[in-house]
Amino acid sequence: MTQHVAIVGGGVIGAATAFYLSKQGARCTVLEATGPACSASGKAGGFLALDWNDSSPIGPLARRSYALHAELAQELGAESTGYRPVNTHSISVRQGQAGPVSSSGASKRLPSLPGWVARDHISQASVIGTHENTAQVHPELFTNALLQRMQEAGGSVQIAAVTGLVTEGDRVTAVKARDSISGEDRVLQADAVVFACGAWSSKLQAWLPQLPDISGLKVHSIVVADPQQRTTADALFLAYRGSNGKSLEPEVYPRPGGQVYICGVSEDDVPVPATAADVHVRADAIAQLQGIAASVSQELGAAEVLKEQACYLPCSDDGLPVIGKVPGLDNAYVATGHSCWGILNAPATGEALAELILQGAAQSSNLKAFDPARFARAAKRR
Ligand SMILES: Cc1cc2nc3c(=O)[nH]c(=O)nc-3n(C[C@H](O)[C@H](O)[C@H](O)COP(=O)(O)OP(=O)(O)OC[C@H]3O[C@@H](n4cnc5c(N)ncnc54)[C@H](O)[C@@H]3O)c2cc1C
Repeated sequence: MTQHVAIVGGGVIGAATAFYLSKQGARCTVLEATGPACSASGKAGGFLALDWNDSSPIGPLARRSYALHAELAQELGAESTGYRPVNTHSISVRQGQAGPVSSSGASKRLPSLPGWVARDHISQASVIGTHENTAQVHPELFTNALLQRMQEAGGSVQIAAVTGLVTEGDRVTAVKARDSISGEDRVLQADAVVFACGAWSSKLQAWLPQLPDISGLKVHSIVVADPQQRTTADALFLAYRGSNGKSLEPEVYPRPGGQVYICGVSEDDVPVPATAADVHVRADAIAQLQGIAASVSQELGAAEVLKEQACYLPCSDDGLPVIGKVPGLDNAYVATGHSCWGILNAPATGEALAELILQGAAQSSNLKAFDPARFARAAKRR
């Protein structure tokens, strides 16, 4: 019999889980409170690295995911996901207004840097990734492409906030949800439930107290236009010193089709609001990001700003993702806490979780280090 799985959260983790569940034969309903890819999954950079996590327990998950991204670009179309390999540079830059970079002399200094990057305020540059081990996707396109394929396979997306569960013993039989448009309450029967609520995961503790704590770090980003498409497939990791002496680590990602994404101004201790629709964008953070753009390239500093945005990075207490069975429930699962690598790690997370739900064990990745029960075990030991 076809299993019906309810997935709570339409970010990249929920979308990838729904995609692999439907590929493995389940029928999926994604319940998303605000809109697909409305938060971190639509506002992230989309940078992917094969081996940058090798010294961490997420190393194998990242390697599997990196390979799956290349496969998905074939399956869904590189244009639908924004996938392309990139060269990646680390540069030290101080705040300042860059001059024009049209003269050939610009590229004589720091020759590894692409021609569109002004050298005026850069003191050091090195190549830290190549087409062999770094790539990018467009996170919003990628998330939506996964959801679309899941819907083509018979699944659906409902714009509704999940507000509780119906259980019989240690089994979930249904989820309670409130339609975000009409405000109507409904109950949706399900054979299994997956919670993929990103930085909102802790809010579910009101009715699912065994979920571990997940905090949210607020980060701002902008997308600027590059209509002449002067930028190239090069990602920049900056060590940036502002004129006030403060250091930041912004990232600059040109995207196919004439857009450049810039992020890296975070705000500490800002509570996660009720929904993604309530996230407030600060004008001073946006101005700071434009200043960073201007230090890298005169054109980027003056470019039309297409998007001013902020979102929350979902972080667990030990810095590792939380993927697996919800403690105390037989058919409820959680996938969250992917921190700054959620776009990279979504495919392998979704693939392994789908196996765990439908076959009883994850085959493609070892999820042991990410077991949600580890927090309860650690608390007991204290
Ligand atoms: C500025 C920035 C840059 C980043 N850059 C990169 C990068 O380059 N590479 C990379 O790999 N990662 C990157 N990340 C990390 C990545 O964006 C996240 O790890 C990932 O998007 C998390 O996805 P998610 O699906 O868990 O959460 P989210 O995208 O937050 O999605 C959770 C969804 O759940 C919904 N929801 C919450 N509660 C409910 C409920 N009760 N009912 C229904 N729906 C609900 C929310 O509305 C939301 O849409 C970046 C993050 C930030 C902030």
